[in-house]
Amino acid sequence: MSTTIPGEPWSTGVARTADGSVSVAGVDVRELAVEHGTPAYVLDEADLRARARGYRRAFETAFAEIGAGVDVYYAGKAFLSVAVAQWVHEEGLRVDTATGGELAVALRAGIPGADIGLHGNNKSDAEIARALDAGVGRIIVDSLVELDRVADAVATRGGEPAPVMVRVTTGVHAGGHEYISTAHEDQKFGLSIASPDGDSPAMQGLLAVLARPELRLLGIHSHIGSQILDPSGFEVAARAVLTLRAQLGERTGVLVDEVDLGGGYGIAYLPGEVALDPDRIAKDVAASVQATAADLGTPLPRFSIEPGRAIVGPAGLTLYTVGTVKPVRIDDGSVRTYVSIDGGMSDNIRPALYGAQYHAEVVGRLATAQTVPARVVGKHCESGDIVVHDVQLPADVRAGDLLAVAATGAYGRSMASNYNHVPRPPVVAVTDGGSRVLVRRETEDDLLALDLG
Ligand SMILES: Cc1ncc(COP(=O)(O)O)c(C=O)c1O
Ligand SMILES: N[C@@H](CCCC[NH3+])C(=O)O
Repeated sequence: MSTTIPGEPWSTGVARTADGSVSVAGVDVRELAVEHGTPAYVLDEADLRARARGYRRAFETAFAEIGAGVDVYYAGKAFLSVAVAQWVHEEGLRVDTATGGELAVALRAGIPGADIGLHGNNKSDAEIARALDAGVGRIIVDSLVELDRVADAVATRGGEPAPVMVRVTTGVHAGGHEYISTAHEDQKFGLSIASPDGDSPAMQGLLAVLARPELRLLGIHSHIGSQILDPSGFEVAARAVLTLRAQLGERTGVLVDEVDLGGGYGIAYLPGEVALDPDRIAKDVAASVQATAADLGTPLPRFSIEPGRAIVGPAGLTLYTVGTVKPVRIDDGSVRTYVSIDGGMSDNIRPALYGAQYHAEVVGRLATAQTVPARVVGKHCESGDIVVHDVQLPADVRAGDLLAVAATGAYGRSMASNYNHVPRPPVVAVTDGGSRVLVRRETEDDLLALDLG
């Protein structure tokens, strides 16, 4: 049976209104543009909550069937604000943070420390101290140096041993782009399970945690990449991690309680693309870990996963206003229509960074003109400032049109910059016919306030 479902890049609350405009959760985009300005990130709250619930239920159900517990952590790096942290927590998810800054947002949101995890491949002493102060449920250590850093911090301040997971790399290379695949060997994350001679770095890390009384070894963590559409990598990685767990058990008598299988669940960015089906994936991964544990003769641990993109990505769109339209004759003699919008690579770096593909539509009016090949570009001083490489737009697309780019909820605002001193757009939540600002638009005064002259 297929592990993917037909994808839809728009959130479920997106609909065409009777006069051809588009609304999100009952709010017309023209109203959103007037009230909040453009560019603006728009988040469909009900859609985001439904995806969070969907992942939790899918995994809880499938893992209950094999007699194992599972926790779902929302990966805040995809997009984190106080409200979003609260929404996912209300939906029964925990919150995964990757820096002191993300941890600060989760704490501001009132998420109990026990429901927060802290990642990062180079946590500072200050970040570690803050995590210990907050009593986070787990610190995922990424290197031997770092696990000593955490243990030393506990030794200095006293108190309970820190709950620690060791991040390992399984050699599985999965995901949409080399930069977002994180478990092959030649990259910075985790400790490798490969052991050409002697103990693998991963085994060394686990033994080192056990040797430090200031640390409590909670489990093993594996994250193989992002925007994964072929799920076989999850199963291969899970087998490797469970095998490592069993080896550690044989060697030390310690069978760790928890295994985290990371995030990376792929979504549709374009109409007609597929997305991973949480129900199917959960069942397949559960069946696979059950079989592996049976082969190894070990009881199942508690599992966790860390989806980010799959929760927030399709729930978000970016609303822009078209500024200029320019027909450009290209090498093959055809004409491409360059449509410049009032944002660009500062609010969505993914096309420039990964060659990511997006879909755009004219949304503020009925657009019946024949379509032409178009490229949506930003206002920055770079020819690579492209938001949508190839899209068909109505031939009469013009200045003042509202344009929406789909599926920008993940890694849009969270990777935004102030390139060319462009203030970052607001994040506006739309819920049941009303909208509210979650993160306000930056102003030039915000930017100038940092410049001390
Ligand atoms: C450790 C870890 N967990 C979770 C995620 C979330 O990934 P995604 O947004 O693809 O689900 C990432 C990012 O790839 C990550 O590095
Ligand atoms: N930022 C990446 C995903 C990597 C996330 C973290 N490991 C993206 O936009 O696709």
